Amino acid sequence: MRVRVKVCGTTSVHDAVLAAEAGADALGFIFAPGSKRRVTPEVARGAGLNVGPVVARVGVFLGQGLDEVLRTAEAARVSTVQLHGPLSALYLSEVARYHPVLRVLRPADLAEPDALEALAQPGVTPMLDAPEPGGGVPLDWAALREVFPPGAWLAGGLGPQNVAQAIRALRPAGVDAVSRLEARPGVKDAAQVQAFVQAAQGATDPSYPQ
Ligand SMILES: O=C(O)c1ccccc1N[C@@H]1O[C@H](COP(=O)(O)O)[C@@H](O)[C@H]1O
Repeated sequence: MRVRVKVCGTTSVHDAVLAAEAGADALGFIFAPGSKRRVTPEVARGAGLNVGPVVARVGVFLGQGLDEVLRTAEAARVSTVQLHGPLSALYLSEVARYHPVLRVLRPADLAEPDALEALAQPGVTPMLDAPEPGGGVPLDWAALREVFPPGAWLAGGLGPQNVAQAIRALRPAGVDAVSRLEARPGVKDAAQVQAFVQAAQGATDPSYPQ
């Protein structure tokens, strides 16, 4: 199956259309407090209306209450919810009652014996990311090779120059990036977005440059 590509940190209609036209499968809208890329639900909803019926819209949350997550996801009309930070199994299953979930884990979490068990419910997909989300720091792919969960997505310091290598190393179901695709925080660099999508899509094509 081909790898899915998510372009995160969308803050405008312009950047949503740019990523969709580049071939992204999903756009991320960050609602986490304190993020340099935080958007309002209204902006996310407006941007999502401009990318047609197929591109997924992912609402990104960190350490927010269940009510806030569900209300924001509804107001923004996102199609998936991405959850960072510590949360209970009950919280996760409540969100998963209403939305497909990308549940973000850090590499250290994989050492916990029941880390993946808690995620084994319909509609929940694990995503591996760096401890500092949105920090542009790549994970140690070689160290993850034996433990990377089948079907999981990968984030953390991915960009046009390294995404193909990461895909070949770990075979994630999807890849996600933000900071290496920006001209400045919250504003996309068109060339980087296009090159990222192209490199990810070409990674498993034998004719693509190694
Ligand atoms: O980018 C942010 O500001 C952010 C804030 C809070 C939670 C998640 C955030 N971004 C997520 O970080 C990863 C990858 O970032 P990067 O490519 O390493 O810069 C991605 O999942 C974003 O959704």
